Amino acid sequence: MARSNTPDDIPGVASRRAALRLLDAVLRRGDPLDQAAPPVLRGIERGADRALALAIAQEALRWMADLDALIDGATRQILPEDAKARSVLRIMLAQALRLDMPGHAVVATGLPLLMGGPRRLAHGVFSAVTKGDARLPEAPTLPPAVAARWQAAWPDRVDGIARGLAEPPPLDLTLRDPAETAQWAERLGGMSLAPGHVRIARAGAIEALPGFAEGAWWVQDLAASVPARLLGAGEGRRALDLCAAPGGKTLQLAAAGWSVTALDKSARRVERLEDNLKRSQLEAEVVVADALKWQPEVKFDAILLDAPCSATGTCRRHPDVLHRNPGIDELVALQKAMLERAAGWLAPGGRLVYAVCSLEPEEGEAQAAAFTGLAPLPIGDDELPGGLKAADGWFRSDPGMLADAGGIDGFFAARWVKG
Ligand SMILES: C[S@@+](CC[C@H](N)C(=O)[O-])C[C@H]1O[C@@H](n2cnc3c(N)ncnc32)[C@H](O)[C@@H]1O
Repeated sequence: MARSNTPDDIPGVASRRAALRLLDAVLRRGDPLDQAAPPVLRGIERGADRALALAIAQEALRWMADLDALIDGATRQILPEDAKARSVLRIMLAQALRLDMPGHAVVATGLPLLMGGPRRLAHGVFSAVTKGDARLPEAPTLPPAVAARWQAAWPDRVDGIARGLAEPPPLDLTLRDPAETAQWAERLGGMSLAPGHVRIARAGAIEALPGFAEGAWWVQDLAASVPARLLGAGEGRRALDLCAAPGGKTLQLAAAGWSVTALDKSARRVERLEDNLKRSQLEAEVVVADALKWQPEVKFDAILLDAPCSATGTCRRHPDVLHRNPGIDELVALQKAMLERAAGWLAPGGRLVYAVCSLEPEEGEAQAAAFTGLAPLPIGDDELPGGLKAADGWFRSDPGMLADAGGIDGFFAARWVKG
């Protein structure tokens, strides 16, 4: 019996439908894109099609306010915020204006998503926008809630942060052996902003790059590599990596000679940590436990608390964070409780680094300022990569920094010592 054709039989429609479902998962259900992607992309056979679906969703989320303004400028009656036609137009325009896809291909793969719906309207809006001289601005317009928060927190930085958000970032790698920085930079065709760091242009399959299989490096934004750097060489002493999975900082600490206990509550994420340890041939004691209940049997010479946070500092790579309610108050309470517990687990002279990949001062500067349980150990400019400067003895980066070198994620770190 002949099978009737469905829109997904048209080449390219399945990846656009996946992009639409990803957008929906973020905007309606509030899911992180990373979490939504595996089930949505599972049915798509080719890696290139999966990557395309993800790239479309990311660009639609990165530029959503500006895409919406173009859509609204081309419709007589404003489409409701949650109309399917608006979402389809967002992904169509993201392809045309951000991913340089030819208009006919965008139309052929986009309109079938509106089977039985306002296809004529969508076609008309798409044509009006792309055939006119409509352009996206130099920097994405931030969603109103984010713009209000960052305008209040960083009045002098917010424009630079938005400009830093315009493009997906390059790929940063942390090397297992910092002594090999120059060799790996040359071999991978990259540049380095610090010992043990190599930055390369966005690559296709990471697994295919030289050095991946033998664990010579792991993917880690330059900013995310700073907290472990602030603890220095371990020389066999004990370090606790609290909230460790998937393990970028555990690997750094183990590679720097610390005897590491890596703890995380999520068994699923800990599996990834274990895979990463295996691949990089590094060792750590791995514990699956809740940091708010667990009690160590020994004290530690160093503790790195990379606390759960809004992750708004990673908005270049994860533009979905701009569209989710970060729930900052609950996160601040959790971080505070973890910080206070961790402080009690330090040996005399031991150091604690608190870090968050957040652009929200409540999770960073205000959290650190309110913590009085240990003596501050200010961070110096000479400890920071890329010529970044410490701020009041703390590390603060944002996506507007190091613009000429490809930018950096937003991060905060503070350090204390037990007397
Ligand atoms: C920012 S991520 C950690 C990233 C990690 N340090 C790295 O460099 O790869 C925060 C982690 O905190 C973990 N987490 C959240 N609540 C926790 C809790 N109560 N106890 C332990 N881990 C927790 C999450 O599972 C998540 O893996």
